[in-house]
Amino acid sequence: MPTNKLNMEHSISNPPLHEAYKILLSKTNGENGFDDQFLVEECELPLIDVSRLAESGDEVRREECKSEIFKASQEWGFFQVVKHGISNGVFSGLKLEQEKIFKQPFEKKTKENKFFNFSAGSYRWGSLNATCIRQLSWSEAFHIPLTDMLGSGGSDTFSATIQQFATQVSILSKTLADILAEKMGHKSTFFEENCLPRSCYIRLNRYPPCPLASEVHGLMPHTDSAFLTILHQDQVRGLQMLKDGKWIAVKPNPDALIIIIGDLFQAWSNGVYKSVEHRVVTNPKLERFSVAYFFCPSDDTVIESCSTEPSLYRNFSFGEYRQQVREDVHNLGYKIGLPKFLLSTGDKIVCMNMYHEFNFPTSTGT
Ligand SMILES: C=C1C[C@]23C[C@@]1(O)CC[C@H]2[C@@]12CC[C@H](O)[C@@](C)(C(=O)O1)[C@H]2[C@@H]3C(=O)O
Ligand SMILES: O=C(O)CCC(=O)C(=O)O
Ligand SMILES: [Fe+2]
Repeated sequence: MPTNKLNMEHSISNPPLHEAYKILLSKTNGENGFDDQFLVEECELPLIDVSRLAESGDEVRREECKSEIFKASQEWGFFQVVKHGISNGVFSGLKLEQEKIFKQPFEKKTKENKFFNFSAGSYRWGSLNATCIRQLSWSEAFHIPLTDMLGSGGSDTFSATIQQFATQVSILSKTLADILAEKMGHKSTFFEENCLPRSCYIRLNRYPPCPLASEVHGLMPHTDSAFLTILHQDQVRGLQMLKDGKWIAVKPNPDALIIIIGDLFQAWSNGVYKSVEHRVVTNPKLERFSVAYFFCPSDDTVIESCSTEPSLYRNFSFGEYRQQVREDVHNLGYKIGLPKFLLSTGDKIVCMNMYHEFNFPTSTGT
């Protein structure tokens, strides 16, 4: 394809990140770079062979696998699973559809949601309420509520591919969630009743090459709101997680899916499972894709601690939680998340994430 045709396709499909961030970027003097961004240690996350869970004749191996999942969720909040039963064909089909949908003209992605059969607002780009460079995200995403896709009768290849992926990945999510509940002493039907495939979300992410890669995040540091996330990333590096106060680069493994414990599991387990901050750094030359499946309950599901210890967080519905995140992102430019729902012990609470410090009142009530 001639270069000018390629450039033209790019310019009509890419979101106008340069233009949107012009003012903030003009304030940089080159000293805001994440000095550590490319130097962070690369690390192998715990790697768990989940095919052992299907070995019904070998209780010892099943229990061994469950214990590894429990330990990784407590100590890391981030791990990889292999032999998960989802075939490579599903991921390659998804990648093709993902590339196709992002190549649509920008105007079409923002306006014609009907064409894609998604709710309005599914297409997101950048972080438009950012107030400083560190809050910028050099990326675009389709954040798709699965109510829009499942059982909608969509027979196009995009809908069929998403449905196939969602069906397979929802089985894995529920299996993992049930194990984590069982390890907390709860053999309940909570996930079966509240986290139906229709209440989950899929997020298709695209990170265009970024000319200011050492200054700007691909996706700013955040925790995921769901119970857990199943993430499939391509082979382009970029994902990093925070462990013991240090950023660690997650090495891509083509055979593995990444499991990320989310805010709801941290609240439900009363802090036993860790919802860990992660971010994506940009690449000056390469485009990167990922797909995240968020295992979520319906909006009216109330999240309360399953522990007999005093609760760290007040009870809240998932709808209320999502609303709070939306408001914070809108008003502040970033998500606060669980610290907003902390119950006070009488002392002033100071919560920190990598870039912000929050002070909370001494009593929040239930
Ligand atoms: C700008 C943002 C959108 C986001 C919250 C954030 O501050 C950074 C991460 C985004 C993310 C990613 C995971 C989930 O999809 C999400 C709902 C979340 O909790 O953090 C989204 C937020 C969003 O799209 O509103
Ligand atoms: O692209 C990635 O590797 C991570 C994406 C992510 O964190 C998200 O979609 O919440
Ligand atoms: Fe995330």
